[in-house]
Amino acid sequence: MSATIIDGKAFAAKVRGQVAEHVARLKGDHGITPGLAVVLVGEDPASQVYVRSKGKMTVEVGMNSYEHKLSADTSEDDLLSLINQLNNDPGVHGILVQLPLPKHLNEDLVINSIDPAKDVDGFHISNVGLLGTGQKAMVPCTPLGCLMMLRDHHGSLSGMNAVVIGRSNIVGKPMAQLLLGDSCTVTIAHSRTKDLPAVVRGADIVVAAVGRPQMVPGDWIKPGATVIDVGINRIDAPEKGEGKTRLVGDVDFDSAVQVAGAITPVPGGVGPMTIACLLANTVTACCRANGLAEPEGLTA
Ligand SMILES: NC(=O)C1=CN([C@@H]2O[C@H](COP(=O)(O)OP(=O)(O)OC[C@H]3O[C@@H](n4cnc5c(N)ncnc54)[C@H](OP(=O)(O)O)[C@@H]3O)[C@@H](O)[C@H]2O)C=CC1
Ligand SMILES: Nc1nc(=O)c2c([nH]1)NC[C@@H]1CN(c3ccc(C(=O)N[C@@H](CCC(=O)O)C(=O)O)cc3)C=[N+]21
Repeated sequence: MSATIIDGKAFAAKVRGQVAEHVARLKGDHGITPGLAVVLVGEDPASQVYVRSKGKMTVEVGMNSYEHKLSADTSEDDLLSLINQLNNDPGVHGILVQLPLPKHLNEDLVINSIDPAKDVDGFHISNVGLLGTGQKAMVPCTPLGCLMMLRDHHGSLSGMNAVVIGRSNIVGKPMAQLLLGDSCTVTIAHSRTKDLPAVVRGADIVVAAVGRPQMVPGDWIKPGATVIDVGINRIDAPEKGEGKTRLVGDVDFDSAVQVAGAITPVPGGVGPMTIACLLANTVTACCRANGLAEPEGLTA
């Protein structure tokens, strides 16, 4: 038996279509165009590619895209002053500061200087607190995208055993909060977890967000379980030619697909959903800022 492949790319296209409809309505009925500002500090090539594709999709759904590229040696004061300017700009409804930041910048300080209402990443302490207490928040894009795919596949997640591997503030912890919010029994595993294979074998839902290429093999997966692979790892691919690389997840897809009930591929799984949710969060932020009804089905 081979697992159902959850097509994140197709799902993301559907979500972007819904976002585009809302944007059209905001423009037509209210004369408002949502705007997303993305701030990139430094010249990391992978980040540049990612920021460019976000900008392109932002424009495709009809929103305004503002890209701010700062040099790697930008001072904290200069970055904070840009964020302050974006906080006060009525045409900017969402602000994303690409992470990680260069070492000399205090990430917590920078993120917490973003207006929580414009924090479309959901990383500000106010949004983290709102999510943790079950209140209306901006929800981090990657976990939100994972939740949407899980709800779509299962309907209700109530009572399911979920194991999240990874406890980062941007993926693991908010993912666990969302699963708990949907009444899963949630285990958060990390590098100190004892007997990780046994922990994973108990899971009806496995979310892998570790950053280790193909770490989770099929024989850790309970037959029929749903596997969400968040990992984005670039590895050498000599089979494609000398010096070539390819993207793989944190799950060993070839063995896991034999055992799982459903699985997300890499690429084409969680990644495209992350960007779609970023656009969805920007529309949500725009609606809230203007006291308008929020898009349905695009929030947690
Ligand atoms: N698809 C997408 O849109 C996105 C993908 N990603 C990808 O997701 C992955 C995780 O990202 P992120 O959360 O930022 O990563 P972090 O490096 O911040 O966190 C990794 C987590 O994995 C845990 N871990 C590391 N090694 C092991 C191990 N051997 N066994 C069990 N747990 C382990 C760490 O544990 P400990 O805390 O104990 O150190 C940590 O909690 C990366 O591949 C990243 O590229 C990230 C964001 C978005
Ligand atoms: N403030 C902030 N917010 C983020 O959400 C954030 C960030 N910083 N820093 C980096 C990580 C990583 N991330 C990805 C999003 C989409 C894909 C994606 O679309 N991936 C495609 C493949 C793209 C390719 O081919 O390279 C896929 O999986 O199919 C990947 C990675 C968001 N992140």
